[in-house]
Amino acid sequence: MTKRPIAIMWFRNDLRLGDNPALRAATKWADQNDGVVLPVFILDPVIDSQLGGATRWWLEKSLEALGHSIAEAGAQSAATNASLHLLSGDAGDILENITDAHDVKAVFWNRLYDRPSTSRDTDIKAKLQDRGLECESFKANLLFEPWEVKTGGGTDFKVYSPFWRACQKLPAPRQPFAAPKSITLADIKIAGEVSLAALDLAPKPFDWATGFAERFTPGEQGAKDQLFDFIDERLVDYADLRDRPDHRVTSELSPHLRFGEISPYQVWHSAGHFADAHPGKGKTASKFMAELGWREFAHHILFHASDLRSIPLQGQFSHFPWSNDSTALERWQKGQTGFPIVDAGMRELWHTGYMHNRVRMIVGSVLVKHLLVHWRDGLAWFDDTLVDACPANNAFSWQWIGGCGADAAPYFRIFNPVLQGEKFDPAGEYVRQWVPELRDMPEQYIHKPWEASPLILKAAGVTLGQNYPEPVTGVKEGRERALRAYQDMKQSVA
Ligand SMILES: Cc1cc2nc3c(=O)[nH]c(=O)nc-3n(C[C@H](O)[C@H](O)[C@H](O)COP(=O)(O)OP(=O)(O)OC[C@H]3O[C@@H](n4cnc5c(N)ncnc54)[C@H](O)[C@@H]3O)c2cc1C
Repeated sequence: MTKRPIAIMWFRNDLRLGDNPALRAATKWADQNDGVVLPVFILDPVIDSQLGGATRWWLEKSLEALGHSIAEAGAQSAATNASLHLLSGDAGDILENITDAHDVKAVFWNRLYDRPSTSRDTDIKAKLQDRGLECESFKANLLFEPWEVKTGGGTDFKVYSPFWRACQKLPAPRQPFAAPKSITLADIKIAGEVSLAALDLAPKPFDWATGFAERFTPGEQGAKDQLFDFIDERLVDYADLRDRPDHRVTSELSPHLRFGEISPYQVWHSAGHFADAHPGKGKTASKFMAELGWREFAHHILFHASDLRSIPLQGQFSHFPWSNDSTALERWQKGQTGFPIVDAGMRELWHTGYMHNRVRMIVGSVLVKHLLVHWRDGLAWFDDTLVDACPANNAFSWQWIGGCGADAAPYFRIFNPVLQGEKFDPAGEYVRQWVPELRDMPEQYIHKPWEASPLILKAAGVTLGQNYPEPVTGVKEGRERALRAYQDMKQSVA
């Protein structure tokens, strides 16, 4: 058993060895104190409450990959229990129990920014420090901390563009740290530690996530491969084609960033190197970096508005006359709205755990505007089905779509799902991929099959109302209903 003093590395949404400041501090502490590192992951109620079906699937794979990487990095320690230690329960109790039972002298972690996590961490830090432990947290998951970015008047930003300009005036994000070459691991068994299977993260009652695995490889190596592939192959076209779901141009790094398998610093500097190496291509790199800026903005907003998931930032929307149309919600969830671009997006989501950003905007708009379903219902569905479902980005984006958030799309600006489809999927290739019933529809009608003549529908093998639904609402009718509801809300709060 280990007799050397122990530094705990508490992994949470930072499931990586590279550019991990807390892990770096733990290994440094161990080197300086002739000590060892104890890497732990605790599935506590806070983390558990932030997981949906798709993110549970991702987390299991990611923990498996991290366990392998840790075992590899610790191979020189020749410790029997040299891997990631998995636990489940109250994080504070578990960390205290470990410190009671073993010679723990220090605990390190990387900071999170949602209120349940910050409250938990503050509480735990105080308790561990009372016991005389060294306890330190690090900035790792955001480029700028929420308290670093302020308006000239010292207030928090509510609008993205000035927020991002202010970020860019701050000292540039630091260079990423290399992964430790080796880690001297503690050779102990922790009371209550469990196997990965016992965390019960795998899909149930059957493996419904095979399509996820075809698209993504969770884990640090998968994240790096995805990043390099994006930088080498796709970043060059990002600014021009990022809105096109029929072109696979965006990075698809969102689930990797969600679980911290790669850090925003690694992504930021890779894009910066690309810009340096490709004079004249700075615009596309800046556009991509600005999207990382939206991620920062969403996290900052959540830090300042802890009830972002449930309370509209613009208070008047508490009086919005949402409908309780469960049939419309179900048709939307199943990709059966009769709007091809919406159905394609919802089916892509169901099969792969991912949906293109432009399509997220279209499906979101149709739900909260044409169908008048509450944005919280959309948020809940995305929370369960997206592999990148994230407390900050998801809540922020749904409030944005709902017209009630920070720097939101005004509610009265209503996407027309037909025109959006024709603009961003002009040949209908994205629709054909995910809605095979419409595969043979001519381009002219692929986004509005209900306008095709019976002859054209027959030739394409489509019978509306039978093998593909009639639209759940008229495009114009839904738009007018939404505008009336908006006016009703304005009047009720006037
Ligand atoms: C209704 C709705 C719900 C969303 N829910 C989530 C969510 O739960 N998790 C999530 O990560 N993103 C969410 N987004 C934002 C965005 O759609 C995804 O981040 C993006 O599609 C991920 O694909 P990508 O990695 O290829 O993005 P890229 O275009 O390659 O962008 C790079 C990274 O920047 C960040 N980013 C990009 N766009 C946004 C944005 N609009 N807001 C915040 N961060 C952004 C992501 O971390 C992304 O990985 C949502 C958007 C909408 C409209």
